[in-house]
Amino acid sequence: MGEHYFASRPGAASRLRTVDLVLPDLHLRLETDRGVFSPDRIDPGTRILLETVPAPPPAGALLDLGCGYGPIALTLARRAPEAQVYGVDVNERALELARRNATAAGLDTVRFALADEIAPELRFEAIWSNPPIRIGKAALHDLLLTWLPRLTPGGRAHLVVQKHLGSDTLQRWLNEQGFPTDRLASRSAYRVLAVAARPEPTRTGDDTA
Ligand SMILES: C[S@@+](CC[C@H](N)C(=O)[O-])C[C@H]1O[C@@H](n2cnc3c(N)ncnc32)[C@H](O)[C@@H]1O
Repeated sequence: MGEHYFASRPGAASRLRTVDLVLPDLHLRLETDRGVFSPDRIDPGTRILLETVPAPPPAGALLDLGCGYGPIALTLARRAPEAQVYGVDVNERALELARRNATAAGLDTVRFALADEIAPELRFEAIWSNPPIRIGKAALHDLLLTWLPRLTPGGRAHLVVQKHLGSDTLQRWLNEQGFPTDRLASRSAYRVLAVAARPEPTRTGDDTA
């Protein structure tokens, strides 16, 4: 079996290639390599996410969680040029490709980084992700419980998940965790989930007593 795509330092010898991300509003040529997710084509789930999610908030901080070589983060940056876009990943080869792809696209302000390089107090207006389902349910839940609480009040996350990899179960679990979650789109075998920030607990009692 091949090496999984979420190794921090993939061992596979480099073999660079390019893929084209063509959407109605943009065209990006992206460099990819062995040892990263979907190196030979834009993943169909990623494409569906980028085709179905409404425009991101125009300003503030936006996050691509599990950015790979950068297709989602760079699309966010094109669609919201005033926003500060972040992409995080564990795969350093993917992060290096994403940085090079940002430079080639003239989108150098996008910050591609490991999770612990992002200031912990930073809050995101939107999180877009094709999440790493293959890391297993417990690790995925930990990952989502690390980042979703960092949505601003009123912020929204959009996640694309294959139905047979558990999109319905994930939707249910997110609701149980207090993140109101709806299915935004359903196309081929993919579901796009819209996840709202957890409502702030309402204050009760009288502080003046
Ligand atoms: C399904 S891929 C999506 C990649 C890219 N966004 C795309 O659309 O092509 C999920 C990504 O999550 C990354 N990943 C795995 N575990 C992670 C973690 N704990 N924190 C951040 N990213 C992680 C993987 O390395 C992989 O690049």
